[in-house]
Amino acid sequence: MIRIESVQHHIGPAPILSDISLELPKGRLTALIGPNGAGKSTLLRLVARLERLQAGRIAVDGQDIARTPTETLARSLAIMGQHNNVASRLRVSELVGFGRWPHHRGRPRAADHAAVAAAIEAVDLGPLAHRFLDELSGGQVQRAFLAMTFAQDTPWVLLDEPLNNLDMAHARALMARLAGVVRESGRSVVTVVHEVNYAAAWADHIVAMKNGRIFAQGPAEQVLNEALLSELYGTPIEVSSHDGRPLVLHHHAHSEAELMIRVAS
Ligand SMILES: Nc1ncnc2c1ncn2[C@@H]1O[C@H](COP(=O)(O)OP(=O)(O)OP(=O)(O)O)[C@@H](O)[C@H]1O
Repeated sequence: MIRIESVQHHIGPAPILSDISLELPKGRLTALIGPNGAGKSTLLRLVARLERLQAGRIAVDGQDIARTPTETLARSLAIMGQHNNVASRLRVSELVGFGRWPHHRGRPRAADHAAVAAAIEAVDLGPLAHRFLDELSGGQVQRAFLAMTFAQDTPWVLLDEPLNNLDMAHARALMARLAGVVRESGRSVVTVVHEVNYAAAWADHIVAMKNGRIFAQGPAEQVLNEALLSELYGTPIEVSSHDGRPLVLHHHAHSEAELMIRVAS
């Protein structure tokens, strides 16, 4: 389990996260949802120690991250953030190879090469493994970063908007793969998802954030209801069901003026 206790975060005087206490369940696919600016990325970055913890405590499987050596943390947790600056003169296979670093520390063995090849194959980039990143499309770059994260082969995988740029087939394949990894290997995945139906179809557990606070948490069928989602996003949302899972509908025609009033309120 990842245990987050009384975490607060400020940037200058601005409160970004206020008094977050939360348990992320082990062996589950957790979707982190909520409107833009809610603090989802900041929370993931604090857990992965990419941001300095200002107040509170975070423990990953009982290890306080403030006292865990980097190489130990890198073997228990991998994060894929939002990569705005891509080192473009890097080949796909080299990028994915970085994921193995915590395992071999500069001396890759056959098992590391095999793990890299398998991770590249799993995101459907086999034929592009030798391409430079700046010779790929946005979705292909995203898949290369996903492969690097998977190659790290950690019990915890944190993903910040992994569906960015992915077409419908690759998005669906990724969610199915995440659910499969959780089910078959007992690994734990925490992923930020904007398109709520991907969470509705595949996530076991939902954490909803708004204004730097936890707004709701629980099983998908409990959290993804009309009243809660409409309030979370400040826009009218209907929830139906499909295959026994919630199906979120927001395509009903409303005027632009009406929608903007609700977002602002
Ligand atoms: N460097 C920064 N300086 C000032 N404010 C920042 C900075 N980085 C983030 N913020 C603010 O922190 C808040 C939380 O941002 P964060 O990226 O964690 O939200 P998010 O829920 O991941 O949003 P999104 O869905 O848009 O990615 C936002 O209001 C954002 O404007």
